[in-house]
Amino acid sequence: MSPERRVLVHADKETLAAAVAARFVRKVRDLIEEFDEATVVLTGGSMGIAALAAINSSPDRDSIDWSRVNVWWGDERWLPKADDERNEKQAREALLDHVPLDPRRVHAFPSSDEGLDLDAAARSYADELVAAAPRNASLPHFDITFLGMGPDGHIASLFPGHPGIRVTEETVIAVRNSPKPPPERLSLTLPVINSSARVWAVVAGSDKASALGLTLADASIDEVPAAGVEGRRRTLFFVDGDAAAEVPENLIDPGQFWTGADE
Ligand SMILES: O=C1O[C@H](COP(=O)(O)O)[C@@H](O)[C@H](O)[C@H]1O
Repeated sequence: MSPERRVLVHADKETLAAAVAARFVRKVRDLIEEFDEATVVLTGGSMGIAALAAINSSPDRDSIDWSRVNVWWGDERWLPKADDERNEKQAREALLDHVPLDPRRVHAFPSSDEGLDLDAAARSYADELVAAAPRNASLPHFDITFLGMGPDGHIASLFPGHPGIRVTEETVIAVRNSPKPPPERLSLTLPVINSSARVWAVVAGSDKASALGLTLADASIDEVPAAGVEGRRRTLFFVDGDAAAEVPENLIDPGQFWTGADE
């Protein structure tokens, strides 16, 4: 495992979500203080949304200047805008609707009722990424990218055995035949995820233990897409005790409250 990857184990889902929230608030505050803005990429899924809900209920939530936060998504389910299963809708309900974001800084994926087909929607989000990139760059600078991980090791909408995990020439792909409903999705590709300064994977539950063990043993990304995740500065796996069951002892960070020079 790369030395830049760390596994931080928390007792249960609630303490895990609260720990992620506390670290997020601190880091985003610091980023805004230093750079006048912070850019985060959100995930859907059980713990991704639980982490957002924990940020929303954090006593320090309002210490962030939310008007300086840029929001993107790592993947989206191809559904109408108001569908309860859309990652965007869940994120809005858990956090985004409760904080004073600048709507111009919130970059949701297109939805299936906006008149685009799936491929055009992928191209549209790719164009949006380019438009937001600083001069001489092809992507925005992402400070923190959240990921969940499915029991099969999928991250964003990059699934085991699907060609999407190997795509390097595109920034956004249309996903068809997803093994997890809905079958059609949109996803950032692995190089885009890994362009993030920090990747924070939030993983809980015994059904994730095997995939997490394989991820940290550097399994093939075709079998376990999460094994390919590597933020430019740091990759943190925030996990609960159940998900950590197959993580070798020596990979577990002894200081779960670790604060590195750059978290
Ligand atoms: O469908 C999705 O699944 C993954 C993992 O979800 P989980 O419920 O097993 O934690 C999630 O990261 C992704 O954003 C989402 O679209």
